[in-house]
Amino acid sequence: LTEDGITLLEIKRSFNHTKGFLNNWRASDETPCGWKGITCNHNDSRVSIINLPYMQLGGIISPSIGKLSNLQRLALHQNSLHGFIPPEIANCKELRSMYLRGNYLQGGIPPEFGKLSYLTILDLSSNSLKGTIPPSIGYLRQLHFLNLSTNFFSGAIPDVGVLSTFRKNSFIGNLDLCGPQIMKPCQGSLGFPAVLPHGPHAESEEAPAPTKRSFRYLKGILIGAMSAVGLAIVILFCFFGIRLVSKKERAAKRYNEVKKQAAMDECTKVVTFHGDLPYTSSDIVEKLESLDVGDVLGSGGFGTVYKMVMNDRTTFAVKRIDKCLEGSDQTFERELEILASIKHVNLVNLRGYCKYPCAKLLIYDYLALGSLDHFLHETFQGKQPLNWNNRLGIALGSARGLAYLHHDCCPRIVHRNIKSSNILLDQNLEPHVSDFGLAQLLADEDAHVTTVVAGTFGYLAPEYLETGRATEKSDIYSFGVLLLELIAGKRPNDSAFVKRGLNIVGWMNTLVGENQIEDIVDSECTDADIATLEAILVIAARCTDANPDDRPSMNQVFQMLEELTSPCPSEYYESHSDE
Ligand SMILES: Nc1ncnc2c1ncn2[C@@H]1O[C@H](COP(=O)(O)OP(=O)(O)OP(=O)(O)O)[C@@H](O)[C@H]1O
Repeated sequence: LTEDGITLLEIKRSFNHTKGFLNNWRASDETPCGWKGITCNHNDSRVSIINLPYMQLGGIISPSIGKLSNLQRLALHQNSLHGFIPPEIANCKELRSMYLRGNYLQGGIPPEFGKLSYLTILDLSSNSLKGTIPPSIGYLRQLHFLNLSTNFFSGAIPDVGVLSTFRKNSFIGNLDLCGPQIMKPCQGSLGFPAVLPHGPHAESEEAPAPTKRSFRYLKGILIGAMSAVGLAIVILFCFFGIRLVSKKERAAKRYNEVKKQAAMDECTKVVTFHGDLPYTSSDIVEKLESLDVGDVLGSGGFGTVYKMVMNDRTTFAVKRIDKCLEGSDQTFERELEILASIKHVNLVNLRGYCKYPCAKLLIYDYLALGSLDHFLHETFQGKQPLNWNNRLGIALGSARGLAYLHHDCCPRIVHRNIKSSNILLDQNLEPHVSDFGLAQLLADEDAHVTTVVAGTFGYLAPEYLETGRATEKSDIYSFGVLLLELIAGKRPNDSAFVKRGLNIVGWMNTLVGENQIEDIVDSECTDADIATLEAILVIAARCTDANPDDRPSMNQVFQMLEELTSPCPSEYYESHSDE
């Protein structure tokens, strides 16, 4: 077997499951050129393409990939890969396109990527990537497609080279990014815009020709000099201004400070998890203190949710739990911290927490389109009906988030309260599961148990209702109900079934039995196709099986939905050979 073949076998070993898709990758072959997803150069049989999207591959991308020095295309999108992107990929100097979208990759973008001077396409969207975007990406002169959307990138998008040319769509869904590309100014510590041109030095060996940049550079120096003069004037002004401030104004200032301090005292503690809230405690407290009825987004079993807009226009959702919880605050905070460490594109991100004597405020990412319950069942201005593909996308994303809670978190998390008001939608209709872990955390709150049962009645598995014990299988049942709600556009307690003494599951079974499955689909959803509908109904029926042991696992549900919603890998490649 050739060296490239041996390297591919190393890569295969790091995929901890391949679901048998790579069975024809065998050490006994002479070359890897006939292997699934592999293409070689004609002349030297070196591997030039790895094309394995939608293969349900798990595990990590092996650093050995860097040994494939002739690799031109790497397509591993829509798999279940974890771990860091190995910087060794940058040794594949011939690489033209890299698709790693839709995995669970963590860590940041290796700055070494600046060496991939032929790279034209870089798609890292929908992962769990963090950190800042390295300026070296700007020096990839050939790059004409960049998608970093729906990750957790933060900081200023470097305004250098080609990075200055990409716009909002390349970066959408990263709450903490700023920069002219997305028209969100970055604030420096003095409140001045902090996105200054970055120097090219040491960032990349392959920096582009200097002409345009030197001009940009000069401009940078000029702006810098002008800012410095401006700063000096402001400082002078402040100095004299402060001296001239009248006694009365100083008294007013003192009064404001005392008020702020009082607010701080009342909110005994502000905790920001993982540096996820780049504001001072007093800024946060000030905003929390100013929330009132006009800011209410909704309320549920745990309390009221408010919309909180910071001075830089970044928006958060604040959940106010009005309970003096028994038990130690330390345990509560430790458990909250664990919840806050769970980061996934389809889960709502918990960023911070503020403790009052008889209330706890949890600060979450704000999801602009609100809950699926609201979107499906309420009428509001500018409402667009959800089409079939939107509904399938929401089902798939929600299943992905839940599968992460059930299978990838340690310890595993049973949601306990899956329902459409706990599926929140962002601007792209991407679903984010909310409230996970909270039911567990507040379990001994009698009031909450009652409200969960009241508000969630139609979603609860029969054995959960009977025993009060939630398990992964009772979550699966609730997910099955959610699937039915999505396709039928009817709440589980819709009067249409309740009048007939049925719940949504019984109603579905009746219509399936009478061969009237078209009647299940929401009349607003005119583009549903029968084949997918039949398959979804099978999944929903399996999830809502009366016997918990016969229900599939959340990973299986996700995979079934993924097979339904993604084109078959080989067809996909033929019709989208270069996206
Ligand atoms: N992060 C968020 N972004 C935007 N809106 C939110 C967010 N969190 C909650 N909301 C809104 O607030 C409403 C109330 O949420 P909450 O989670 O308190 O109640 P619920 O989901 O209806 O019930 P339960 O407490 O039983 O889960 C939601 O339906 C949603 O419209």
